[in-house]
Amino acid sequence: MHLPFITATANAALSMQLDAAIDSKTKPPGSLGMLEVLARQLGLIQQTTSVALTEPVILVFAGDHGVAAEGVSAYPQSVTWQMVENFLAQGAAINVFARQNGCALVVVDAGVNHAFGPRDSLVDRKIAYGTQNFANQAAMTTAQCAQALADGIALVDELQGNVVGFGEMGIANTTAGAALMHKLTGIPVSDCVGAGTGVSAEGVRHKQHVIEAAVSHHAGVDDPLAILATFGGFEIAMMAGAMLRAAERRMVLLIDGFIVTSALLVAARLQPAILDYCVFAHCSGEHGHKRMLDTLAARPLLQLDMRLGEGTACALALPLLQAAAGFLREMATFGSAQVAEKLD
Ligand SMILES: Cc1cc2ncn([C@H]3O[C@H](COP(=O)(O)O)[C@@H](O)[C@H]3O)c2cc1C
Ligand SMILES: O=C(O)c1cccnc1
Repeated sequence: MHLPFITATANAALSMQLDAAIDSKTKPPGSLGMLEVLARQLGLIQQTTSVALTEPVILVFAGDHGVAAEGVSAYPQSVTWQMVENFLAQGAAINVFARQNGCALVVVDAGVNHAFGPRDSLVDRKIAYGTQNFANQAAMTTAQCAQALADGIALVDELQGNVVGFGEMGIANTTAGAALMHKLTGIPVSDCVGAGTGVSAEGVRHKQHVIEAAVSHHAGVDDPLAILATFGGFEIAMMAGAMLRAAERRMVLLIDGFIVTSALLVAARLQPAILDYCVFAHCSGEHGHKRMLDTLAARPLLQLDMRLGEGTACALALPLLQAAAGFLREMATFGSAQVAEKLD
């Protein structure tokens, strides 16, 4: 299978030009903090000192998980398709936040265990009616996993803009995400699992045991794509494909919470330079997310104790990204505004 190839954004000459442009603005050097870091990153991604963000979109990938049968979520599997209907009816948190921030939303059925009637607004990329239960067998076949990656790539090929956020919906997908995290980072399962939709402390221990047993059952699965097929989900694999293609197209990638970051772990293992293109929207309240971000040396923009997914943090972080691009493009310089510079 042909996967995207991603080039690192490092460029010493442009880096110096960006620093000079940022420092020429009417503010003490460094005073816009993280926005300055973002502006520099945007410049390197777009290979210019005059960055412009166009047509931001959030892709929400939905899929069901066979491992839900192990009782690892606080909600029934039917909530996945019911929430997809809610997205289409504009009633979910992601709809509100995306609307509020002028961000388009695309909902993709990557493999929900439900037959949706024909809907103009739902993108049908259903691989199957949910994955297999990874407690007993691989979640996906190699062919299904490759198809999901390819569909994610194809979806991003159709986008017009240069900013793409990633969101997901799939009951039990914090269990898949925790398994991926453990396999790809080596961090103990107990530090990867969390409450997800709100399981009890005993429920979290049960999740841990389900994952530990599955990891022994699938001993020897160590290649990143095999790990994805064995423990991942259709929405996670499709997201990983979409992320790889978005970075190859030099788009800005907005990364949401625990599950989206677990898809990025896979993508980054395949193409480490993808990280140059990622803006981490937040640190989720899900237990393992902070450590997951640490393994990527990621600095999240927001910390609001949110733990929802759907791409909600991407929608909330978008205005910060726009502020970074906006100050670099629009702020006056000490010269143009005739403001006196720092004393020696
Ligand atoms: C009503 C509702 C809306 C959601 N929106 C996102 N999730 C989030 O919760 C799920 C993962 O948690 P777990 O692994 O515990 O099942 C995913 O669908 C995720 O997107 C939701 C969950 C629920 C119940
Ligand atoms: O961090 C997330 O994305 C998350 C956490 C819990 C449940 N759903 C999503």
